[in-house]
This record gives sequence, C-alpha cells and structure tokens, in this order.
Amino acid sequence: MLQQKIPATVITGFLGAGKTTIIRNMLMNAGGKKIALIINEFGDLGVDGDVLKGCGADNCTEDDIIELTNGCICCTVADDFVPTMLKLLDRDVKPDHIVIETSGLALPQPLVAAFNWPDIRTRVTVDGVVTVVDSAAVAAGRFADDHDAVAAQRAEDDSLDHESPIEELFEDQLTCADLIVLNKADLLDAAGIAAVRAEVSGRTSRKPSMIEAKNGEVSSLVLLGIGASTEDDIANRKSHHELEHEALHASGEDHDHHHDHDEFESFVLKLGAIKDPADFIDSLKPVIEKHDILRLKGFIDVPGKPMRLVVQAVGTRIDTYFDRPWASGEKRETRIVVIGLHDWDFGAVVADVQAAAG
Ligand SMILES: Nc1nc2c(ncn2[C@@H]2O[C@H](COP(=O)(O)OP(=O)(O)OP(=O)(O)O)[C@@H](O)[C@H]2O)c(=O)[nH]1
Repeated sequence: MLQQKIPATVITGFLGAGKTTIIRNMLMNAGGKKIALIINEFGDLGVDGDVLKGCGADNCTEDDIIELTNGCICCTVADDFVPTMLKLLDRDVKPDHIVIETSGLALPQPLVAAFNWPDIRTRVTVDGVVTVVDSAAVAAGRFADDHDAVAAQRAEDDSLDHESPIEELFEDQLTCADLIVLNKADLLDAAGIAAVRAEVSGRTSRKPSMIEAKNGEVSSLVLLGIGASTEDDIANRKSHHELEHEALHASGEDHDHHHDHDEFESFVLKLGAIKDPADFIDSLKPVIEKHDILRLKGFIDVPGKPMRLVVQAVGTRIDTYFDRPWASGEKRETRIVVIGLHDWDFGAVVADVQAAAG
C-alpha cells in the first residue's frame, strides 16, 4: 500500500514578523492534530524554541520540538535539516503534520528544494509555504528605505547588482509563498493595510493568497491543509541569488558569489540582573535606533521576581512579558541576542546595550 505523505508547512518571514506568535496560536487550535515543530533561529540563544516549549500544548510536547541552531536552515540543508527530518520520519509515532519555522534571515527556496531529495520526497510533501509579513514594518518603509542609497551606490559601482540585503530577502521570502499573512494589522488603519497589500503584491510576480492577521491569529484550518505540494513548483519561485547565478552562467561568466548571511550578524550578551526593566527598555530604544539593530530578544532576570521576563524588540517596538517561573536549579541570568547588519560598529553596539542595562 502506498504510504501517505506527511504534510509539512514552512513558516517564513523576516526577523520579528510574528512567525513564532502564529505557531504558538496554531498549537493551541490545531484541532487534535499531533504536530512536530522544527525551529531554526539566527543567533544561538534558542528563544523561539523556549517560548514554544513554554506554551505547554498537549499536541506538541517538548519532544516534538526540534531546534536547529547551526546557522540559517537554507545553508545547512544537507548537514542539518535532512538528517533531522529523516530521524523525525523514523519515529515510531509519526506526527500528523510537521511545521518548520525558518530563521528570519533564511531563504525558503533551498529548504523547499530539499523535499525533492529521494529519501524525503516519498514520505513528506510541502503542504504550503506561509510567509509572514510585519505590516507595520512595511508601512514604515523598512523594506524599501535603502532605495536611494542603493541607487547611488550602483551609480558609483557598476558591479553592484544587488538590492539592499533586507529588501532582497524580503522579496525572496514573498516569492516562495503559497500564503502571505499580513500580520500586525492591529498597528495600522484600513488605508495603511491597503497600502501594505499593494506594496507586497508589487514585490512578487506570483499571486499567492493574502490574508490579514492581528497578534498572529490565523485559523489552523487556513494555515494547515493548503495542499500546495510546493516542492513540485519550486523551479518557478527562484530567489534573486538563483536568478543571478543563472544569468551569469548563461553569459559564461565566472560566478563566485555564494549565498550566505555575511550581511547580517548576531551576538549573545549575558548581562547581570536588571532591577528596573522599564528603564532598560527606555534606554534601549535610542541604542536600537542609533545602530539600526534589526532584532533583539531574550530573557531578563529581574531581582525579587520569581518569573523570568521575556524581552522582544523588533526595531524600536519593544514588548516584555513574564513567561514562566525560573526553574529550580536554573541559573538566573539576563541573556539577549542582538541581530543587525554586519557593518555595524560591534564594540559600540555591545557597549551601548550594556550601558542601557545599567
Ligand atoms: N502588535 C503586534 N505585535 C505582534 C503581532 N505578532 C507578533 N507580535 C510581536 O512581535 C514580536 C516578534 O514576534 P515573533 O513571533 O517572535 O516574531 P518572529 O517572526 O518569530 O521573530 P524571529 O524568529 O526573531 O524572526 C513579539 O514581541 C510579538 O509579541 C501582531 O500581530 N501585532
């Protein structure tokens, strides 16, 4: 009898778009489906996995959450993703559905292409690629604000055929989508959302369905069960890098530009206890602005509080909430991961974040 393929949903989208939030909501409303999660993060702090383990869904236990932290999943497909997937498929109790959260800097294309590997193709299919968009960031020009600077750079240097790395990645993630979720709709009015919808449509030649969401609330009926078999269509969803590679190949030119994440950098900072988190957050905002920090997240040790405080910054929008008590035997410490563009002044960023912590 032919084995039924297990559906896998790929959740992608730029840093801080709301991927983990959508998955957390989905786990609470998955209608009894047993879900296995593969989580990939840029920056080796494992915040997303920890947040999802903390949500305690019966249909997705700690055992069902697998973290891939050896860099972006698109670059470690052969070494990391494929073996992990095969191990998951060999388990005695198979999941009903697999959900993969890519890092915010990952290209989904190489990941989807891996579903055509012989050992995987016969056992799993990509149910759909869901690209989550931070609508407020789009409205604020986050993915277009380098236009003038890049045009000026290009005018000076003919060899520059790249858009800004953020813009290029944003478009690559949209190009791969079966469903685009315009998340954080709560932060915009109707006209703002309409403008975001138009901008996002204009950035992909494909026309996937697009829905709006607030606080990552998307019905699991919509999220799981798209039935796209995306791996069969991956040749029509090429990234900028793949298209460039093909163009250079066709013109007979050498091609030594590898896809990598050299444009982005992250570091983990361990800080002491923070007595006044509100003051820390206030002091952090100008630091984020000054250094154009793209994402900052982690856990804060607040003296006298039995719970740990989660901090989540996407640009200068910063959320904090207590998620769970510090476990007995767990070392109480403040640990945060900071992600930015590689040309930042690393020493100054570290010093300024430390100074904000007091
Ligand atoms: N206002 C608002 N905030 C949201 C929404 N969805 C997510 N957030 C917040 O945005 C921040 C980032 O959300 P995450 O779900 O961690 O984003 P992510 O895409 O998983 O982030 P990375 O994995 O770091 O790329 C958190 O502080 C969330 O609470 C939304 O719809 N509205």
